[in-house]
Amino acid sequence: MNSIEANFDGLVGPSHNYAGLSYGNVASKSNANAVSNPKQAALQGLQKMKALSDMGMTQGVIAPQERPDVYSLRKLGFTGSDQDVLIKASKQAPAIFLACCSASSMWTANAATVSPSADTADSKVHFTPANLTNKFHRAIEPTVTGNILKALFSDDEHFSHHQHLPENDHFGDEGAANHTRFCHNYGDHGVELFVYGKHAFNDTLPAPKKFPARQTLEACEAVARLHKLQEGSAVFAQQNPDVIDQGVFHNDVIAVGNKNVLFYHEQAFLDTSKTKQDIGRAFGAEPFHFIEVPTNLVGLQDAVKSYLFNTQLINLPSGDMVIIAPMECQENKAVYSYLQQLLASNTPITNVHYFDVKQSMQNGGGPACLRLRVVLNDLQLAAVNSNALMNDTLFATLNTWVNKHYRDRLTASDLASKEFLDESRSALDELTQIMQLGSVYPFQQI
Ligand SMILES: NCCC[C@H](NC(=O)CCC(=O)O)C(=O)O
Repeated sequence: MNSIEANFDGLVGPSHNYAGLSYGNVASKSNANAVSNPKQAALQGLQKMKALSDMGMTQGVIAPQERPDVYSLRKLGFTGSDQDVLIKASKQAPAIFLACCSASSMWTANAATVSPSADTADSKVHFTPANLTNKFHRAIEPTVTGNILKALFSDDEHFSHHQHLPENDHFGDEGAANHTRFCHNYGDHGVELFVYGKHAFNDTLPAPKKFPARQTLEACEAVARLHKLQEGSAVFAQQNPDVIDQGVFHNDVIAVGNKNVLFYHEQAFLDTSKTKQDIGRAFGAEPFHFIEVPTNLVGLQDAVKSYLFNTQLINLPSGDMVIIAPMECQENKAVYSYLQQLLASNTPITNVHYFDVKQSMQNGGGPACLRLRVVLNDLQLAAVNSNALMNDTLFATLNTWVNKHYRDRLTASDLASKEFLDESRSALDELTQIMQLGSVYPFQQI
């Protein structure tokens, strides 16, 4: 049976804004309080999805979450009507209020960890929503993420959904941003690489000193157990703590893998040779390509600014392996010349396509952050909610929907208004009909 790797991108929500919420994420902090353009952000995301679909890729859409999140604010003691809650919170606790308004669920690489059925003991595709405990604005995502994933992958003959890990820093889990899979063909048994920032239960081991490690080894191991990964097929590697301290808040800011390729920066891992050995041993005899980018060609700051590694490494139906990169990689001299050199050298990567996802980039989210990879065989693909799969019609419908509901300018003060809340809810209500999701949002369940 044929298997493909689908990309499910997060549709940017109507509240997309720059609130500087992510300590350790340089772009988020440096764009704090900038005026955002949610309409442009959503349209940029849709363009990328459509382009991949036009390349013959299976492309899915994951709906955004309901924001402002009045329910979280109520849990924190703000009372009255929804309007009262928003006004009180924005005045009395503006930082908490903003955290409850983020459109951060757009970065679906952090929505969940997904293991294809070829890797799991029960031959089901396993999903564990990420608990995202390290940042409050993200820690309020996993329950609705789980609802949305169940609405897209509902058939329990094929799909197994787990509860997110315990909501505690010891089990900090950021999902697929710290997970990549290697295989020969997508339907073959693969090797899953889990990358962590620290050991939660042993504080004598190396850990970053300045910025937080958002993922723990113990969380990775728990996900591997839940997903019933077969013996020897999970590899665990520690991220270099020094690069976390320089703004590499997820492994997908410094490494990306696909099939038999790992494309990574020289400084990505704490112990590179062990990581390579472990992957090589688990992968077996077939050739594996470690494409290491040396610091003398691309410095760490250039890698973080351009998001060279937050690229999607995909196999087109023709079999060609190509990079989907943000425009920032074309604009950065060192990175662009490295990419030209890469294309001229003898690796499986044959081309680079550049996309404008600047609205997301300004919050530290590149092309790879915007997508969740899901390997599916023909039967599993047939069981996916087809209203979430990109095609000409869905593209046109979602463009019309964005143009109808989204603002092209949003500041923090707009977020507290009742008009904005009503606007967002009516947009999402219409979206659940377009995508036939049922009542996934709390405002639809009351
Ligand atoms: N995978 C990319 C995630 C980017 C995300 N940025 C943010 O949440 C910034 C939001 C703001 O600052 O408004 C994060 O750091 O988790």
